[in-house]
Amino acid sequence: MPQITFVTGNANKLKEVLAILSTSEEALTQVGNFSITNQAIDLDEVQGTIDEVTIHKAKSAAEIIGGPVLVEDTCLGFTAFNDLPGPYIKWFVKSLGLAGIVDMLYKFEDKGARAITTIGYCEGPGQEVKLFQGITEGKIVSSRGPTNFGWDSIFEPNGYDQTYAEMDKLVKNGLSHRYKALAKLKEYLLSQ
Ligand SMILES: O=c1nc[nH]c2c1ncn2[C@H]1C[C@H](O)[C@@H](COP(=O)(O)OP(=O)(O)OP(=O)(O)O)O1
Ligand SMILES: [Mg+2]
Repeated sequence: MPQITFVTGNANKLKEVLAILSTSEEALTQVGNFSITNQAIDLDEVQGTIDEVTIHKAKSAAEIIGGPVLVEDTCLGFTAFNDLPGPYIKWFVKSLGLAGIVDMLYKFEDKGARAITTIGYCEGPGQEVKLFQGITEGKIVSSRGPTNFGWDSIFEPNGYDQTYAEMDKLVKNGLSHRYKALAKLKEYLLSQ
């Protein structure tokens, strides 16, 4: 059975990906003819568009692993900021904290935000990268719920009165940006 390595340095991401793909949290899962395992490597991230960042991550991962890989890059962008910080949200969370990010939007009436996961699949070194993207729209609110996963506690998806952090994991994993991107990946892998 062909093996694909999902490369990420983020344990929470891995947990969600495995839960969404397999409905169990085992360290190994199977989609169609493929078995998916994991390696925790922090890949270099370039500046650029969402697609460029993901393509670069996938290509570097394929070089390091020497075989088929999956990577994902997750963005959070604000409507009032023309979709920035986008791929740079990680550095904003690190430097400003969640309260700092909420404050950035203080003078804007529009608190709209989009969470975007872009998955990159690369079959090996030098191969093209296929992209699968999922988007969930919502708004930025003052932090509510556990703060152990990124910006989960300040993002409230449209149509819900809970933040991602307050939701039952099954609920988040049934509507999230990551879920939508993985649904597209799954469809592709099942067709192979
Ligand atoms: O569902 C999510 N809910 C809340 N926060 C999230 C989510 N998914 C990613 N995040 C955070 C982690 C990081 O601060 C940034 C994405 O950056 P991103 O480069 O994609 O993730 P990362 O560097 O942690 O792991 P990786 O090794 O896969 O690149 O947003
Ligand atoms: Mg990263």
